Amino acid sequence: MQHSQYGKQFEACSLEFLPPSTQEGMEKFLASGLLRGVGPSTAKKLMAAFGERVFQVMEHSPQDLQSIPGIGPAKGEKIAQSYKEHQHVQRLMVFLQSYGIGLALGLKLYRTYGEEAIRILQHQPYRLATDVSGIGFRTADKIAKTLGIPHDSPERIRAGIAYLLQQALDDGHVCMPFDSLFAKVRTELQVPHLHADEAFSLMQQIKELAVERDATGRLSVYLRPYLAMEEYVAQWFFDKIQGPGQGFAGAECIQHDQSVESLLSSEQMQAVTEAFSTPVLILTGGPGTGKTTTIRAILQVALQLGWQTVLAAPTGRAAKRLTETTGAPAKTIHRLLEYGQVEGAGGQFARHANHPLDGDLFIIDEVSMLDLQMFYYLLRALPPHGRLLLVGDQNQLPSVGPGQILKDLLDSKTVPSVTLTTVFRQAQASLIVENAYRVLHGQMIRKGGREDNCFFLPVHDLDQMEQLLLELVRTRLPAFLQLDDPYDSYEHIQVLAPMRKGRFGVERFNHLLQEAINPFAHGKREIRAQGITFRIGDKVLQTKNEYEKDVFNGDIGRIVDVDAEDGRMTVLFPDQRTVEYEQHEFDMLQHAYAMTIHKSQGSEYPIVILPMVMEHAILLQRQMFYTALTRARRLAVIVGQEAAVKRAIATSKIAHRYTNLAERLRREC
Ligand SMILES: Nc1ncnc2c1ncn2[C@@H]1O[C@H](COP(=O)(O)OP(=O)(O)OP(=O)(O)O)[C@@H](O)[C@H]1O
Repeated sequence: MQHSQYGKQFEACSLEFLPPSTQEGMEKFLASGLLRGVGPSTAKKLMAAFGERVFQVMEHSPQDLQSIPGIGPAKGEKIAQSYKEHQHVQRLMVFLQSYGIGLALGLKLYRTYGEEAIRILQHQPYRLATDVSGIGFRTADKIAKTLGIPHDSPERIRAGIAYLLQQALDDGHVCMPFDSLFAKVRTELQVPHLHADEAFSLMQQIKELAVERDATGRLSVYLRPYLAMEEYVAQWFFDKIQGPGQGFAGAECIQHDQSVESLLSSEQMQAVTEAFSTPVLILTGGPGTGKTTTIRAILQVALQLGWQTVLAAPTGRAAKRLTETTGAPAKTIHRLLEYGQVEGAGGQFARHANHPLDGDLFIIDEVSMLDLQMFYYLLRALPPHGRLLLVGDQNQLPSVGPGQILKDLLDSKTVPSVTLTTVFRQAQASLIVENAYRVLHGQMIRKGGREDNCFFLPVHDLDQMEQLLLELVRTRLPAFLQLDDPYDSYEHIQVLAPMRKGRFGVERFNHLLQEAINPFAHGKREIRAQGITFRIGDKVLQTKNEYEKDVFNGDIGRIVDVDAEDGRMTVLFPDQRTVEYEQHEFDMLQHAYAMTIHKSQGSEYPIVILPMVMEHAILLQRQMFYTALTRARRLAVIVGQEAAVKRAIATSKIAHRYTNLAERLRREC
């Protein structure tokens, strides 16, 4: 077209990436790390051997790559495969660029749909929202809009409802009341004219959803598996509680065991007795109330009775701690249920109703962290005669996943429980424990002094605060621990922050602390991915359950090897296992010098540093503060604005979670 002012203009009707055509450009491309198995030195060798033909060789005669020393059949195949993938992904990226989808998500799309990706995007854009983690309904919606799918099409609203429910699950809800969900459909999906009965009928058409009406006529909407799990859990308790009594097994044994009896308070004795007389028992109590001591006594009695006991906890760190404190082996629930050990069906639990666990008494610790799904899998795997003892602190933050199992079981008042209330002398002398209870009761913490295991360092100036925090990690606390090298302190010191973002958030701290503790050095290999530099020696956190690698959300390790050329790193975990990660798996790792309080649940650290600033206002909350404080074993250091500490203590509201478990238990038991 001819523009009046600027002359001839073009309109682009298609866009294609062309591979670089000069030798220099080709080598640069090859050396960039985009292709797996090729780094700068292999790039040089490839160019020297094939010159401008290098791309043709990769595409049409990959076997020729093997003529280069160091490239065997496997590596040659990997390079050729990676080149092919790269070409597909590039075509896909051209298509995706107008939707604001970057390379990482583009790669995920490619991994999910392969060469079908563009076709699916064009014809069933809403599939993306459910199939590809990281691409939500919003992005799928943007694509659908440009394809001309109407705003109020049933297809769109159905995908939107599933998305809203998924969001609710991510926020910890098991279901949504129909009215709240309907309101969200109208506002968040922007279909204000939709009627309730239309929405209701759309929900019933979605096979993934279940709509349930309770006795009072209230409607709840579930993603179907969650309703089934909630029903299963309620039925399990009904069968246990209403089922034939299993008798009182160990009365004489307990009463005649002086070593047990003389050690325990009457509350603890009651817990021990009930653990052997009821098929299921909840044992709760705050820090220092003797939960672990009670578990030890129960184990001792069980041993005398010849009962087989099985101990487990929701996370690896919690299981490790349970082993340390009781002296009895404990596993994660995943390991206990033998995740992924089913022939030909990776990702399944090998233990379930048809192949239950062996054992007489199952003791599960840190139950506050159990979500509905995990609890369901656990109950399903217990043998019919198995007794269950659930131990936890109801004031800890609830599980990351949906549900609030411990709270619901207690609220239902249908499950036998013992609450330990006495804080024992040794624990009373601890300011960590005292301050934890102060927080719980809404009282200001005591600042603490030299002799105490908890102190609060108030600061007014945030620049000064940053310096102080770095100084604590770099010099003051390593000196306290009598460590020569602050690098070693990383195992002992854990910074916990309420939020990821912001000046005093986890991400920035991780950056600062990496520079302070494990800075760049010549010869120390590193690799950059998703804006993070991973360096040999870094402390890293696994952020999701990865059964195939046998590593789980919350596991902490240390990077022991980095291969930038091949896009790999190796992490050593505390049980001396090394795990390899490829470039596309790096997103499941983060630095762990600092982590969120949520992620720290169920773990303990010798020293905890807790930055508290008003910037975190929305998360300054009693339960959060309490959870963070009780993670410290030897020392808790709170650094920050007094107003922020006061605000956290004053804010007791606990986010409500939609679940019908308590109600269901009341109805059924
Ligand atoms: N009956 C008791 N008499 C005297 N001391 C006790 C008694 N029970 C527990 N203790 C002591 O109280 C302290 C805390 O006990 P324990 O570790 O069992 O509590 P806990 O509830 O598991 O604590 P936390 O949740 O903080 O780990 C320990 O030093 C323990 O020896």
